[in-house]
Amino acid sequence: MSALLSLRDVWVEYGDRIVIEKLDLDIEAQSFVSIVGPSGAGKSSFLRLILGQEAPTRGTILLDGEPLAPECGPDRGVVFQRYSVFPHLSVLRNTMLGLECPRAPFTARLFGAARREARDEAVAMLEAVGLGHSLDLYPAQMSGGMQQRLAIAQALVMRPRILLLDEPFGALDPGIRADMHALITKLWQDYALTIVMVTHDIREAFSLGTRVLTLDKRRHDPHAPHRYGATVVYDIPLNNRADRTICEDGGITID
Ligand SMILES: Nc1ncnc2c1ncn2[C@@H]1O[C@H](COP(=O)(O)OP(=O)(O)OP(=O)(O)O)[C@@H](O)[C@H]1O
Repeated sequence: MSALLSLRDVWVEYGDRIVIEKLDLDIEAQSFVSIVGPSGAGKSSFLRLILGQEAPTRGTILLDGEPLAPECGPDRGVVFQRYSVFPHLSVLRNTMLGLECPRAPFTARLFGAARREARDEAVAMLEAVGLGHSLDLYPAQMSGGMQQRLAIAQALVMRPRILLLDEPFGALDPGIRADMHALITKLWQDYALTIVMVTHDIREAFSLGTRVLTLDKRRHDPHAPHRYGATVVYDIPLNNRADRTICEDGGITID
């Protein structure tokens, strides 16, 4: 399988502080890559690189063999730990907005057949994440889990090539987390997604991922702690991903 995303000799430096050094990595299409590592290792910086919020100070990043566009386009969707939905818009409007902005850049409002088409796409996505009966609710009327479902729908309705998840389930209760694990697994399979997820939960990393990457420093100079950056120190393929099934109660079993 060819690499969807390739990083070649990528460095991130802030002044004389090296955060990421010499990162060489290929991410295959339709893989589910979990990123773990100690706090401050550069996991969020790594996601910002892929998102295009930050440019590497050295090195190249290729998406489908082409240099990554400097700003985030519809090819990359992201879900953060804290709910990133618009509080003044209903569930349906929150989901339609992403479709309306590029199709009607000046008004962010579609009319007639174009609006009906966007509405149908948004409703289908909201049904896929389990919010089909909540179209008219506002975020303040929803639980944390429901708001994360909405954030996932917002990202996926744009049909991204890569879905980036930055601790998406970190703020949720354990029961809701299990539901969300089952949901993201189903969406990953149904939509043939490529997912890169940062998490502090090792169990989550291994139970969801097809591959687990650990970002950490290989070398440490106690006299100059900023001299060395993090890179991939462990790269663990998990070939048994297909053996996992989603239970009816929403949990995931690992054979
Ligand atoms: N704009 C910036 N300027 C200077 N240093 C920065 C900047 N952004 C991040 N850093 C530093 O880069 C390092 C990596 O930060 P990053 O947030 O990527 O780590 P992380 O692995 O995601 O941490 P955590 O697990 O705690 O969220 C940290 O030491 C941070 O202080």
